[in-house]
Formats: sequence, C-alpha cells, structure tokens
Amino acid sequence: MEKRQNGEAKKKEEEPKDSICGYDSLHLLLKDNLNPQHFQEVSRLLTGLNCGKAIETIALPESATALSVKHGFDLQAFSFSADKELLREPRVVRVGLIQNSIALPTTAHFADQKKAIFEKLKPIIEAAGSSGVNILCLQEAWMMPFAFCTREKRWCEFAEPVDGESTRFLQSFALKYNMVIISSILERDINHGEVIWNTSVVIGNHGNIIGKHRKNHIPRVGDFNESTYYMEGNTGHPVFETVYGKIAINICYGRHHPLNWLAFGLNGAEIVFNPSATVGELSEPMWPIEARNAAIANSYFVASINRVGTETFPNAFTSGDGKPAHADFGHFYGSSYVSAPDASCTPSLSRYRDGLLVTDMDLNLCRQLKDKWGFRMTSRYELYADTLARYVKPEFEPQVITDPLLHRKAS
Ligand SMILES: NC(=O)NCCC(=O)O
Repeated sequence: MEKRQNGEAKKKEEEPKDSICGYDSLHLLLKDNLNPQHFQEVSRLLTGLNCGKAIETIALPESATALSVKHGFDLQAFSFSADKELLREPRVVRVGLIQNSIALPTTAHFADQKKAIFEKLKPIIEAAGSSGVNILCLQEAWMMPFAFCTREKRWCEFAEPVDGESTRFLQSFALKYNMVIISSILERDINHGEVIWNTSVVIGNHGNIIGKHRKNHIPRVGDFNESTYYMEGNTGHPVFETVYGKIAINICYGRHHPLNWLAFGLNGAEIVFNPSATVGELSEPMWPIEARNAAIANSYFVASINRVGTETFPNAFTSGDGKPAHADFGHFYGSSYVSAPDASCTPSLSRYRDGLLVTDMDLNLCRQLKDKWGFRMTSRYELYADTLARYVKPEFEPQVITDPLLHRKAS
C-alpha cells in the first residue's frame, strides 16, 4: 500500500512496531478502512463536532513540514472555532504539543542522554516556532528517560533546579519565537534540602520564568514507582495568566482525579495541559476519555501529551505482581491530542513516532459553553463542600440508608 506523510500516512507494507495494525493512529485506521460516508458518521460520534462542523485541518508553513519530513516526526494541525460574538473579538491561540522518545540508550552517560534529547527536540521546537505557536508544552520529564520504574536512586542525578539547564535551553526558544513554554522536569529544590519534585516550569514569552507547579497526585500503580522519588506537590492549583490566556498544568496521573481538574477550572483556567508518561497496557483505553471529559465538565480546553517509545533500563525490576523481572516499562503510546469544551477533539498524533500537534483554539468557546450548558451555575458546590468537609474527618460515617428487609429471604 501507498505511503504518505504524517496526518495522511497510510498503512505501510510492513507494520511498524507499536503501530495500530500498521497505522499511526485509530483515526487513520478508520479513515483508510471505512467508506467516506461511514467515516464521517463514525468521526461525528468519536471526535464530535465543533460549531456544528467536523474539526478543520490547517496548513502550516513549508519550513515546518520540511523539518517534519527531514527529521521523521509526525506533524498535524487543526483548528477549533467558536461562535462569533457581538461584544468580544475572537481570542485565537495557537498551541503546540510535542511528544518524543528518548534519544540515546539509558546506559549512555547521563549528560550525553540529556544533550541528545535537547538536540532531538531542537528541530521540533523550531517547527513549532516557525508555525507561529503561542504556547508550547513538552511531555512529562521530557529531559530524561522515565526511570521511575526502577526504584534506583541514581536517576535522581537528572534532577535540576527550576532555572537549570533545561529551562535555559527552552528560554532561548521562548524569546526567539515569543512563545510561552511549559517544561516538565525532575526538579531539585536547592533551597529546601535539595529535595526532588515532579515539576512543570512555565516560561513566559519574554524568556522569563513565570512560575512552577508541582505534580499533585503521585501514582502507585503498575511499574510507576514515582513515590520512591518525590512527594505530592505543594503548589496547589495555580493558573498562570499569560499574554495568550489563562493556563494550568495537571501533570500525568492527576488526570484520574476529577477534583484536580475542577480546582484548575475554579481558578479560571482556559487551557489545562496534561504532560504525561503512560504505557499502553495500563491506561490506553482511558486516554481518549478522561481529558475529554475534563474539558467538557470544566468548560476549558485540555491539551494531552504522552511520551513515545519503549525505554529499556540496565537492571531488571519486578512489579510486585509475581510476574518475571523485566527491564522496560512497556510502550509509551504517544497519541497526544486536544479536547475542547464542546466535546469535540482532534485526532491523535502517532502511537509510535515523535510528533508535533499544532492546534488553534478560540478561547471564547469556554464561556460560550458555560453559558450554554451552565455546568458552573448548576454545580451545587456547597453540597459537595459539605460532604467533603465531613468526609475528611476521622469520625465520618457514609450516608447509607439500609433496606430494613435486606436480609429477608425471597418468598
Ligand atoms: N507518569 C505518571 O504519572 N503515570 C502514571 C500512569 C498513568 O496515569 O497512566
């Protein structure tokens, strides 16, 4: 079968490892195998409609497509519109998401591994910059292998202060392209006993550091032994007011926690980024649902990024499930995508290749959905504030009304 570039990639003769039956994404598998009418109907249900239409693709400059061809990364671009308003101008923001695999084996010298990731990312960030991206977000702990499966402490050497080399590397791009950049790193807090955090640094479009947010919920599932390395974050639910809009970051496992999403919404977020690192066997069926649900429930956009590839570590580890020791986490399935508050979403980036997803979004859509569905207005927060206040007390008793005939035998 024919081979096309990127969003148009058709099934390849030999199925690439970790593809979906030879395709980069479910969207492309369906597109290639359904007749156009069926595909349109399936897409209407799977990815929704934005302002009554299928989400539109947008053309990117030749410089960006040339970089994607030269460096072999997936490049896709879409646009969400909002209804025209009489009193507000449209507020269109261009968002870029980067997913990538590591660049060198995990056995290489740590300094070389980090440098190689920087080099690998340069053309992808350049493509984002030359595409006019306003806010760029990288995946969770993008500057290192996701070594938290191993429980070995030597990987802590990758940790950096908020103003460390990874931030400095990105600050130059922020300045060059007038871009806000969200950079999720393994942070070492020099001023507080050199402790380690999982942190997103928000770099402003002038190359300044606007602030940071530390991961609120730390996984204890499968091989995700992150609690061996860092504690639950202490930065609350900050929303960063940038020149391009109000943004927040819900780091990876936080996406399973509806109250985490809610708190960013209550603080006024218009786009919540979800930089992640998660593997197919554990979470792939959840991936297309949770972020999309959060976007709908909280009337904001959600931008979800997952890393790519299989990372093999020098020493095998066990998962506490009685299965044999192994040296990799499983496959990080990429599939980054954007969800809108009106229940539409973009198709995903590749399941196995590096990629850049560029998405235009008119932030006016957030308030339009609040006005239409009234989720904030009907939320009854005081009801839940009361339940939660009682629940967190040791003497809490669940509100259960037991059927007095529960134990009576059926006659
Ligand atoms: N990085 C991370 O928190 N992964 C946990 C697994 C998941 O949430 O799917």
